[in-house]
Amino acid sequence: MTILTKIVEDKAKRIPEWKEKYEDLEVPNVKRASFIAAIKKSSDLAIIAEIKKASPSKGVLSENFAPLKIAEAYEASQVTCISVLTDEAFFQGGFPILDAVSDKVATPLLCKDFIIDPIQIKMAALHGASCILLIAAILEKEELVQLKNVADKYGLDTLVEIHNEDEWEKIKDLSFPLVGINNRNLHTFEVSLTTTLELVDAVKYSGALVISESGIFTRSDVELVAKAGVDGLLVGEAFMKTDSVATLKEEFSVRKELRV
Ligand SMILES: O=P(O)(O)OC[C@@H](O)[C@@H](O)c1c[nH]c2ccccc12
Repeated sequence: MTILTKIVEDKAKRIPEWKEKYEDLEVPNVKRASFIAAIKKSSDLAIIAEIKKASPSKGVLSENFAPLKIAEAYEASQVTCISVLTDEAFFQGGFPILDAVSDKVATPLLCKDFIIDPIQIKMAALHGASCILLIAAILEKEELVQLKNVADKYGLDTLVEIHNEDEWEKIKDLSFPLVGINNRNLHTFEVSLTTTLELVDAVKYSGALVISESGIFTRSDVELVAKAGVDGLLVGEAFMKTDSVATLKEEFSVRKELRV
């Protein structure tokens, strides 16, 4: 059994409890900061900076984890969007963190979780997200369509994540406007930026915006994926471990013209 299977199994166990808690709540019709619009509008390659206390591959990344301080530093450094881990069991995140961050900053927020049921999308909407993540590796094509429709209903954008050619084949005719290429294999934790280089052309050709996710640590990593043509980066660990968010944000900033 891989870690991804374990995470999804754990998620499935929690769904009934969440349904009971959230099913009768109404999602208020609030105006959300648009995640996709922010990525399009940015004159630099978009930087999605992540708030992640721990991960199954790396353990605890931040001993004195202070999510609101991190969120404020991200906003002050003008990152394009912020990703908030809401998985508790494996990433030590949570919906209360998303909620508190959304009260604090106006930057559009991604609810970073392993979504397998519409109730989780409702929770994302109730806790201030602008965008949800759908992971092609854990969802059937029909489920991806259904969950995307639920996100649309709540006015949330969707970032759909792929890691290989098969997953791209699964989603390519579904017209997702925002596609993440995860450089990390969620079954083995192996990370390689080559994943982005291999998939970026096909995804771009479809007209989708492309985000390179995971394993980006240096300016040369950024330039490698930038030159390959991505529209943005999703960076977790490097930001969680830096002494200066502002300096790292500067170091990772590149003009969109650098893309081919
Ligand atoms: O910390 P990194 O290597 O910069 O990675 C960030 C982000 O891409 C990673 O956290 C991630 C990508 N896809 C996910 C799906 C679920 C949980 C986490 C993730």
